[in-house]
Amino acid sequence: MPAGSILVADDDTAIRTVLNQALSRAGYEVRLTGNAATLWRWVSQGEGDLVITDVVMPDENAFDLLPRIKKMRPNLPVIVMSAQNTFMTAIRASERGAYEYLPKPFDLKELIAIVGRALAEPKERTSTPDEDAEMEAIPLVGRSPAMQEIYRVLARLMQTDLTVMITGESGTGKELVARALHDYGKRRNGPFVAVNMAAIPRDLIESELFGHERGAFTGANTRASGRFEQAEGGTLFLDEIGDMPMEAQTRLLRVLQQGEYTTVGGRTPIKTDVRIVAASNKDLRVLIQQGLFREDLFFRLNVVPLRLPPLRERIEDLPDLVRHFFALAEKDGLPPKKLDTLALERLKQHRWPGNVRELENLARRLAALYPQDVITASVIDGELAPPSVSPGAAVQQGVDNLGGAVEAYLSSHFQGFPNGVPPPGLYHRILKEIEVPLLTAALAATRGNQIRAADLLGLNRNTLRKKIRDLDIQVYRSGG
Ligand SMILES: Nc1ncnc2c1ncn2[C@@H]1O[C@H](COP(=O)(O)OP(=O)(O)OP(=O)(O)O)[C@@H](O)[C@H]1O
Repeated sequence: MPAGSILVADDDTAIRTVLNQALSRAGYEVRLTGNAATLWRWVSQGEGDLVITDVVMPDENAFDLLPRIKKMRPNLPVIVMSAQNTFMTAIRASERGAYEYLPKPFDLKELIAIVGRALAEPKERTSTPDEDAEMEAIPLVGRSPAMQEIYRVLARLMQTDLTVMITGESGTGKELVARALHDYGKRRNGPFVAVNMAAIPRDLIESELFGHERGAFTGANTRASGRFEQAEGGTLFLDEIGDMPMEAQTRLLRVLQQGEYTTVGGRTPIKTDVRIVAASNKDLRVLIQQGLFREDLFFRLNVVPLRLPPLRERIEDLPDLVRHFFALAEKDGLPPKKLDTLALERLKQHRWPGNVRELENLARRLAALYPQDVITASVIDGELAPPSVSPGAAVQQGVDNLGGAVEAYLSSHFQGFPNGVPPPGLYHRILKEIEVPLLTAALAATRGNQIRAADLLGLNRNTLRKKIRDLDIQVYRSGG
């Protein structure tokens, strides 16, 4: 007896053949069609235990058909395959009630496993496809396999309230993903509140999160609400969670365990209904080993781990991302720009330590500073790799002050370009050349303590934090 009957709709004969073989071999009875009308006829006649369908078919788009299928047979699992591997395809599939979304090309073994799982599950899924939900601009760009896997996980998470832990280097899009989880999830009508643990003085974190009563500590002249209260009914994004002090961690753990908290200085427990999304660019397991992060809290937060790959691991997304950022710049009134083939190749060679943020900043600089419509490799070379100030060279030339070193550097820098003129944008490039080693030295001298580094530099702490982000400076904290 067949394990179940499967309806397959795809206008590509080769795919139908492959699916037919694989599913029949796995013991299923298979019916094949190349159009949506036949699929709909079978479904409405009550045939099939599961549907596998492509999105684009000659007569109708599966996303238009899905809500009808779900209305007529809410418990019929539908697996959607698509070659348009974008975030919105994954989300749309999930919103329209698909059981699972598979970007093409897919692994047949995986498909068979999903079919088995779908047929084995109890049939009480009721989805609420939001038929007229208008899609805004795509928030997440990239079609690399790594990003597609992320979209699939996100799509599955949309209808849940599970705690998500996003890890990834700085600038990989952690906050953007947290926002997407909120904006397309079931809490989208509630507030999205983001708190960056690294940006709040450590002794104020608890009151920032949980609020405080009047007189709870010196300076607490009035009662103040905390971020938990502000995020009620919505999502609380705890960014750079690794920077949370121990006492605050203990308090947060209690909230996650008990679903209630007390304000600083308060006694009455307050119930909370907040979805937590946490993020870290540090390896929390290392912090746990160093005794800086509670392991029990880690397990509470790490319910669904999501690792965002660095840009260099998905460099095939670069052209899409550049186009996206040029389009955003254009929307802001900057002139349209394109890259020529060689320029694109140069960008692909770069290591992108600041990830997508670094690329975004570069695209904006290119749009703002260069008059030509088509950006060439020489512009990119000038932007990405200005020869760095070499103290050795300066000393060799008998220069022992910074001004002299910069002067010597500039003279050889200018000579390195045709006609002795470097590409535009020189001012910011040179300042960046100086700012990066200056801030790095200050951070190294204070062992990564941003508060002390800001004092050392005579900068406002928030200014320093902003510069660290904008200049993509890696901060390594070592104790203290
Ligand atoms: N896949 C993507 N598609 C489009 N834009 C992206 C993508 N990933 C990141 N960005 C953009 O790059 C910038 C950095 O992203 P984001 O702030 O989310 O990174 P992050 O990982 O939270 O960084 P940090 O750890 O430094 O806080 C943002 O402007 C964001 O919009």
